[in-house]
Amino acid sequence: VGGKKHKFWETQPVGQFKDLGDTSLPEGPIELPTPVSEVKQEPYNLPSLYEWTTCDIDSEETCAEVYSLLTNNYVEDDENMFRFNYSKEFLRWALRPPGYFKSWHIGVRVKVSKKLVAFITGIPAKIRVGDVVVTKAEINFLCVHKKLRSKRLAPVMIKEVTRRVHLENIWQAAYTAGVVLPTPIATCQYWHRSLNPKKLIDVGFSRLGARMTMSRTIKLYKLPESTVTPGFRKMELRDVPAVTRLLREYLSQFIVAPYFNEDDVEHWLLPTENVVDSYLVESPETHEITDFVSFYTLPSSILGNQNHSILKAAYSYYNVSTKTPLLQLMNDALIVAKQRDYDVFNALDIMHNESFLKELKFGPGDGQLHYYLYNYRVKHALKPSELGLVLL
Ligand SMILES: CCCCCCCCCCCCCC(=O)CSCCNC(=O)CCNC(=O)[C@H](O)C(C)(C)COP(=O)(O)OP(=O)(O)OC[C@H]1O[C@@H](n2cnc3c(N)ncnc32)[C@H](O)[C@@H]1OP(=O)(O)O
Ligand SMILES: CN(C)Cc1n[nH]c2ccc(-c3ccc(F)cc3OCCn3ccnc3)cc12
Repeated sequence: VGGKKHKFWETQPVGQFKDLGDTSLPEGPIELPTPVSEVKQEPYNLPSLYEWTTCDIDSEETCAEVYSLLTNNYVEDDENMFRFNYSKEFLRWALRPPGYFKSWHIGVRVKVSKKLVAFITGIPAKIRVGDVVVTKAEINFLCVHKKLRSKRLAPVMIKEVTRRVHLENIWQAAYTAGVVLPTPIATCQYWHRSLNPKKLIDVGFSRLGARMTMSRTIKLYKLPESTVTPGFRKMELRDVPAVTRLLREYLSQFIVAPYFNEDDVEHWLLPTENVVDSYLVESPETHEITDFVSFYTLPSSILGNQNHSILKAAYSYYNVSTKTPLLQLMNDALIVAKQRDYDVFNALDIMHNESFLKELKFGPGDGQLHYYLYNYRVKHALKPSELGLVLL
């Protein structure tokens, strides 16, 4: 009845708004796989001025083109004050996990000028939904140049990445977005913890609280100079087996979560300069690894501010607490982030994050992040605390 018309999404194997509440529909794949030989072999048609291109992210030149397209045309906050500024080394990390396909790094160029004007990516990932582990495509970095918006290019990009994923005999996908589409499996809130309140207020990210002075605000967010947990140290290559065991056990409690093996853990969680930081707690007595905390580095460009052009943000990634209280573990992460000159530490209210957000002085963000599955129906929407999956 009534409701927004999703001309494209109503044609796709995703939960449809009209089906909400119909509990007769089974959990699981919506459409069955077809033989790979029957998948459309040639790319979808683009408007005649444009051509498909596969972006070789290893190439410095192509990576720079992708970086530039995203830096100028990717996601902005609702007030268009900030835009994500994924670095080139971050993009190489995000797009080249174990088993990745170059053919899933898809661009659109203007035929004449060869200018890159659109992008979409997929990476393979084993994701468990309930007790079913399925290799899915994680779709990300969908971007159409600002000058080419509202021309229905996005549906073509989505159909093309779907086709290329089908060619690898993969039939499900996972993605997140700040916009509401048919149909979220979960809707999360994001929270921000000020580390550099003066800069955040200067650039308009935060506002001075009522009856608060700047010096009082700086004092409110002050953190100790050093971490407090005994045995807290950076993760190293030798820790991969133990961290894999710790993380797999911990993530098994959530309804949707990645199914990481050691190669995945080495790729996604071994510290990479300026991209991802991970720390663990090694018991000084037993040398057992009991806890883990990680965050990734995703700056945002500050649009239209004279004094600052970049907001240095850390995003909570995967955290495991078995001995050290999560509150203390996360506070140590805040301390490290402050030491490393981050302006803000962000977190979603997923996993057990709810338990520390308010106490560690996170403030609620101004939007939501919706989680989606493609060609997989879940019987009930999940609570954020049932989600154990972080997409970049
Ligand atoms: C088995 C494998 C399956 C793999 C595929 C799985 C699915 C993967 C899905 C992709 C996951 C990406 C995840 C991801 O990257 C993380 S979400 C970030 C998306 N990117 C941005 O927000 C960057 C700035 N915006 C843009 O570049 C454009 O506005 C985009 C390109 C977003 C839309 O370009 P446009 O010029 O503004 O719009 P039209 O071309 O005229 O198209 C309008 C249609 O696009 C639908 N739309 C709008 N935003 C969307 C979004 N974020 N997801 C999905 N659909 C989105 C919209 O509802 C409408 O369809 P409807 O008429 O049915 O409502
Ligand atoms: C997840 N990944 C797919 C990128 C992505 N796409 N769409 C989004 C909408 C919100 C968030 C998000 C997630 C966690 C968080 F703490 C803050 C966030 O956005 C703040 C608002 N903002 C947007 C740009 N600059 C600031 C990410 C995304």
